[in-house]
Amino acid sequence: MPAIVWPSSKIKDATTRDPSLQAKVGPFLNKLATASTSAGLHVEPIRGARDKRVRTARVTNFYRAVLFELDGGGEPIYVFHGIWAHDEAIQLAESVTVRVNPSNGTTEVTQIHDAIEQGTEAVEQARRDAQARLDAAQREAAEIAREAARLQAANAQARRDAASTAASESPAQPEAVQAGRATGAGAATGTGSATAPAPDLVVPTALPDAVGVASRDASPTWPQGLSIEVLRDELGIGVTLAAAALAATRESQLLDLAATAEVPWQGEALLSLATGSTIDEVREDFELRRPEHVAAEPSDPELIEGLRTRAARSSFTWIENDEDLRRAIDGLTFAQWQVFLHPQQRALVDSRPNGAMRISGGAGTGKTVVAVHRTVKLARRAAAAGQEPHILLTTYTRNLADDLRRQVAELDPSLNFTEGVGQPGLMVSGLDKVARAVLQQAGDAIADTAAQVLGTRRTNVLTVTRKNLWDDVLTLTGDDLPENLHSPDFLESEYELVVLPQRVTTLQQYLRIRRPGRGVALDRRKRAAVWTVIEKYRDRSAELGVASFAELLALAAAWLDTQAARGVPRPYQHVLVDEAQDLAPAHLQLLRALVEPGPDDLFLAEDSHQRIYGKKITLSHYGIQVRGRSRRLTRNYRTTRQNLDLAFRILDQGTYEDLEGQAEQHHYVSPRSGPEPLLLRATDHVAELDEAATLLRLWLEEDQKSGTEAAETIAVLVRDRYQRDNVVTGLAQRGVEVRPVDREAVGRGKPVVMTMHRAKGLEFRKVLLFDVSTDAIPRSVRDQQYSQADHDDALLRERSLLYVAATRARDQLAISWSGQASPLLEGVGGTR
Ligand SMILES: Nc1ncnc2c1ncn2[C@@H]1O[C@H](COP(=O)(O)OP(=O)(O)OP(=O)(O)O)[C@@H](O)[C@H]1O
Repeated sequence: MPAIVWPSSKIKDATTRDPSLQAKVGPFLNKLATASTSAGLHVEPIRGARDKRVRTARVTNFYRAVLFELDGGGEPIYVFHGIWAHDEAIQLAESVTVRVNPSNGTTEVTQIHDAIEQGTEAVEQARRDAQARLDAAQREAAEIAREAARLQAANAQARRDAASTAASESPAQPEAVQAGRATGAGAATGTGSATAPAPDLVVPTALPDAVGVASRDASPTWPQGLSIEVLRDELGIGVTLAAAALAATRESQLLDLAATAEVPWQGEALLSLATGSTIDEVREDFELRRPEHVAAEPSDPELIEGLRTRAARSSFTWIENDEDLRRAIDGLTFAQWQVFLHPQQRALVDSRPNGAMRISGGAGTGKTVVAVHRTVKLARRAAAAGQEPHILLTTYTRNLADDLRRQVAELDPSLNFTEGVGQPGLMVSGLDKVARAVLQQAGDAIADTAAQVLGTRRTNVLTVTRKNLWDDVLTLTGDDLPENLHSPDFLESEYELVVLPQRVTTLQQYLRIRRPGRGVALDRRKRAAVWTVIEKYRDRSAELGVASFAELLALAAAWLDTQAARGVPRPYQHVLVDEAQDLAPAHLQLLRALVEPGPDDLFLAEDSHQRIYGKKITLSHYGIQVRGRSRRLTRNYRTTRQNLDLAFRILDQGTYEDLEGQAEQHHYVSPRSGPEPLLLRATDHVAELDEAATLLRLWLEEDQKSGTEAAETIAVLVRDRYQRDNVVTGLAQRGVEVRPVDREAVGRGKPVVMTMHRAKGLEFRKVLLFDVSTDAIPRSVRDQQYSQADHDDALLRERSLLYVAATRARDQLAISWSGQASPLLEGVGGTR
């Protein structure tokens, strides 16, 4: 079939103005791919056009598509540009060109005028016009948002009409809900999506005590020495766009500019520079060549090659077979992320590191998307080489693992999933389950390993220790411990961070070992006292025939290491991990032991701002070396810039380190704009529930009016299960039906209530953080006896938890509390 190169942003063509046209795009695409020479399509050149490759083709009697025809060596390749009314299409076809950007070898569709005018005079003119260009971008972004809202409303009306027709013709059917992520979130936001404020910016009058949080709008920060000429010559960014970007005094101006850039990758490249990437990094991520390597008069094969660079592939997707075609047609309505990866993301999917690799990035920057795509890529690469892949994709919790499996299956339904450790295929599973499976395979042979790791030959290691065993042994043997160490949390941390990973089994060893990053110095006497409790803990575990999760992991890792020393291959060629910041040392040791060292062995995605379970750890302490193989994602795809700003204010007060022990920054951006976050202060718990009920009712009504009825995309998040049940009952008493969510999947048809921990990795359109009061969060910090270092770390985890919760909202975020607001909201303002 002829290949079709499909653009990521067709937002400005006639399909946005005439919703009925959307339905015609699929059939048109189908015809073009299967029967482009058929007379019905009328693929015709334009007489007198400056670009001889331009064509128009019939979509309906009234509309024509503008496209380019390249010679793909026998079959044509069509570069689709958009659909316009007949006369407009002809006019446009005369003024656009598909060309190889002479500065970087990437193929782009642009105005002929812009392609030519890049010299000194044009730079001067661009400088003079910069402010006007910024204003135009702001207007355009606002218009795009309005058009998107109009389109959404028209679609909703069409759905309602169709439903009422169907209802009058047949017995009632439940209305289908479009599924996005686990939450059934709304349509995915493609690159270059609409960005301007949504129409519902005002604080609802039904909530008289609510206040909006105005977001900060700092000026963009650029790499040193950046100029229009540097952007043009080094990266091939058009001078008009470059001049306007450098003239932007506020980040929001730059975001509007990027989102409305005529050549989408150029806007994204500017955002990368404004969030800390260097020129060289942008060149590498976007796969831009040096001008001396670009042909002066590019031929069709060179144009085609330029359409395969990462920059071009963030602006276009290739439709080359029936499966691509089916996906592209579906992708016209949702799940566009599956095809339009950001160049930074694609670079990470494609990269072939010679060892372990780490990616970091704030909430919603697409780390999971990259992990999922990379998994599929590795599996396909093995298949192409005629090998059975041995791949593990894993994460901290079972819920998240289930979500990962669903995403991989969506991306490539043909993959061979397996449930058995080390079997050919792809295993997607939580690490605890993997450890258990390894130990089951080991059987009684685990006894020697148990002696090495736990100091006793044991085989009864598969039953998990109950929670308060540390409390029990402390009561029995903890009398010699000083007060600041007399805490289950301290002992558990010491055991899991120091003793288990270093496989310490005697007091002599414990007296000698280093305890990096523990924050409390222990002299010999204190170490001996600590060791007494640890020994007691181990004895008691052996008597009871139990092992903790950390012990299960440590045993599985040690077993695999022993096997490898005997020449048994390790179970996997590739292991990929999402949410790696939550892992404990024993997890890391197991990861290292599961995979054969070599190229592409370990891939870790993490965000240290979202560490809500584990302790602060450094990869290199546990045998994982990533130096020189770490990258950061800086473009947020989930939430609005207003929500992001509020989430940053929660983080601002803490200091974070990444898994390499380096200071972590939270500089990343969202080009999407939306309503201001709402703060709802209530006098007491009853009043807070009243406000929550009013807010949920408002949100449900709003959704009903706009046709985005998917009540499960509204969430109330709380600090603990007790509060969750309390909110469910309280809202039901006020006539608002909601669904509590624990371990099970989210379910449909009602707003959901869950703990902030459970919401990790999920996303919702509208989120209320309920009871963010001083009594509720930070919580565990008060319940425990901590050393200072552990206390500070626990507080940081509570801050991270609130950040995780706030970054679950795609569109609208609200925060409520009664009494005094949580001190973690201090940076937000408006809470007193
Ligand atoms: N290139 C892209 N184009 C459009 N949408 C994208 C893109 N990459 C990611 N997304 C969307 O952004 C949202 C967040 O992505 P993802 O869950 O991968 O981020 P994350 O960094 O793992 O977030 P978190 O750390 O909060 O779990 C998802 O809805 C995803 O589909």
